[in-house]
Amino acid sequence: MHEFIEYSDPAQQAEELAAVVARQLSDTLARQEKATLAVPGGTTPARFLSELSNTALEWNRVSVLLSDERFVPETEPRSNTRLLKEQFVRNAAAEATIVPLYAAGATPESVLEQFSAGVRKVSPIDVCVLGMGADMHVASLFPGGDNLAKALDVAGPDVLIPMRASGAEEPRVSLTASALTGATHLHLLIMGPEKLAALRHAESEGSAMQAPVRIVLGRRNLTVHYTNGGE
Ligand SMILES: O=C1O[C@H](COP(=O)(O)O)[C@@H](O)[C@H](O)[C@H]1O
Repeated sequence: MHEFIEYSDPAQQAEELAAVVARQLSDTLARQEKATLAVPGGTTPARFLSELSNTALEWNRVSVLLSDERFVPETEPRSNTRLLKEQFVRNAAAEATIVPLYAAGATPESVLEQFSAGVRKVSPIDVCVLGMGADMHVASLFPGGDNLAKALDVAGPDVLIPMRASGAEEPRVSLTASALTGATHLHLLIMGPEKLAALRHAESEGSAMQAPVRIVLGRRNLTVHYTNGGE
């Protein structure tokens, strides 16, 4: 069964998750030349990413990729790449290498092969932090997504997949279940009672087609990091 940790507030959640992730990356770098970190987009991880960016580590040996990207220009507030650049690839972490999941003017399909090759080069992921929507999506694996069945194949050959879904405002690319669940360390970062209720629901019933977060639930290498919110 996965571990569940509740924090008193978002500041404590961000600090403690950043410390764990940094320690896991540092342990990885003690064993191998390079390490790969995957992080979520959306609204929840900003504080954690900012905290992690201030942590001392040999970031020039770390590749960082998003769990998924929304196909909007980097100038848009919804761009996950923008979040990554603004909150993480700066301070101590300025030397981390971003694995791109977005190109201006492209479609998910037109860059899929090129970006998949980039993801494969840094696979398997050493530390993977995921967010979750209240609809129980992780990365851009949305209930009802057009490529969901293929994306959920944990033994499948694909690492990246285009995704369109009514719950997603724009076309996406997402790491697949096989890429995500191949990570050595998994973390799920959630905030607020609505997401806790969604997590409890996903834990208790349904399939991964209905609740894609189930691809990671129950795994012994998963830790859920929860705070109710507030300061
Ligand atoms: O669309 C997305 O949603 C999830 C959750 O985002 P949040 O804003 O509710 O924190 C996120 O994990 C994913 O990376 C993002 O693209």
